[in-house]
Amino acid sequence: MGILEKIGEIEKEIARTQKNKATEYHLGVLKAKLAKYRSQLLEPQGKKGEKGEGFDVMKSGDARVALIGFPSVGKSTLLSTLTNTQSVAASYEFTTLTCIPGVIEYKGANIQLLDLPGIIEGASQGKGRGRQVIAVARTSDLVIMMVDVTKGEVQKDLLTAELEAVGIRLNKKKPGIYFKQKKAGGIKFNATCALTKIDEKMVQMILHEYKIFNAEVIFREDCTPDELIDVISGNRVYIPCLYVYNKIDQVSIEEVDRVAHLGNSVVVSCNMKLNLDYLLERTWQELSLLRIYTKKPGCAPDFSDPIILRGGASVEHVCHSIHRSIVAVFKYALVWGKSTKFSPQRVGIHHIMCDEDVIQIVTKK
Ligand SMILES: Nc1nc2c(ncn2[C@@H]2O[C@H](COP(=O)(O)OP(=O)(O)OP(=O)(O)O)[C@@H](O)[C@H]2O)c(=O)[nH]1
Ligand SMILES: [K+]
Ligand SMILES: [Mg+2]
Repeated sequence: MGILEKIGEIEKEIARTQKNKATEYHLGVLKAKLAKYRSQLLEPQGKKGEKGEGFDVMKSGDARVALIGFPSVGKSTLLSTLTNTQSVAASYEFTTLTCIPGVIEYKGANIQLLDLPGIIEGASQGKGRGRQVIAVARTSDLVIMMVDVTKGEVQKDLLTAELEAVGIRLNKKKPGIYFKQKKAGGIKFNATCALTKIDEKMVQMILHEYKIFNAEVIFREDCTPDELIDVISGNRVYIPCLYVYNKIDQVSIEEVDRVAHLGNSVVVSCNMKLNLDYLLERTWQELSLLRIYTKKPGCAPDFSDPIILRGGASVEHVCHSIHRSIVAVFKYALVWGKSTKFSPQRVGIHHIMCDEDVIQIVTKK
């Protein structure tokens, strides 16, 4: 039996197994098996050219956004509208066959936007160019999942399932489970909170499915068996996702209003350039980028050319992006802005910055 058939068999067995107390261990083991086979599917096949030409686009700029969607939802139209790059758009499906990068310039940041071929159900198992597209999605800082508003939410659910199947978790945070494999000592299990979805026995069974007999496992949250499997598998990526409903020029205002109120959704019309400013603003927010303005002593801050950093960046990150050598001679910094109680405030190298902070770095002589 090939891996695909094995996956199919297990999926069927999970579907026909009733969920209750008596079957929950069995289901946990089945899910672990499924995760194992799926990860085998993702391993490189060894054949040259498998990756697909044109998909290895260099990362550039301050962040990377991947456009994922069914064929002909308007991905290329969006890229051509928001960037200086033209990507052919047409009414037939699979117009785009490779990865086309463009650059969005927004608030002083360069955001790389990747137009990709449309993907279809079964993409995660290698249908169409699904696997290459998904590999690119894994490397992105944000997924824009584009849906044709006239086709309904089924597109969104199908695509989310395809990405889930290959370990991409959208709008989810890493499970609070500490897991470390050991050489000996058996399985040490602990929980710092009450567990309602899993117990020690199931943890053992899932670990055994992975042939892990020595490990330390600490649950810090009330996690599920699926989340434990994610942590053991280790190759999961957690990426924010915006659901962009395109072609709102084709539906009623009531429908537009309904869709606009769904979670993480943005409604647009690429053809008619409707609401694209809001899409850019939401993209910026999801990427949680920071603009840091530098200031020299006795001079006004330089508001023309911000340093762009990731949310959570510290003074140390600021130093590095100015010059590698600065950290060695860093004495303290003066910061004006939202990250401080008063302005300016004298801070150390580990101080966490906020968007639009102004910084002056003082070095040892
Ligand atoms: N009515 C309407 N049509 C649109 C809109 N945006 C794009 N289209 C049309 O939808 C069709 C497909 O657009 P593309 O940009 O090629 O779609 P795609 O998602 O890149 O398609 P593939 O590359 O084939 O996956 C074209 O005929 C576009 O003109 C929109 O906002 N409204
Ligand atoms: K198309
Ligand atoms: Mg296209």
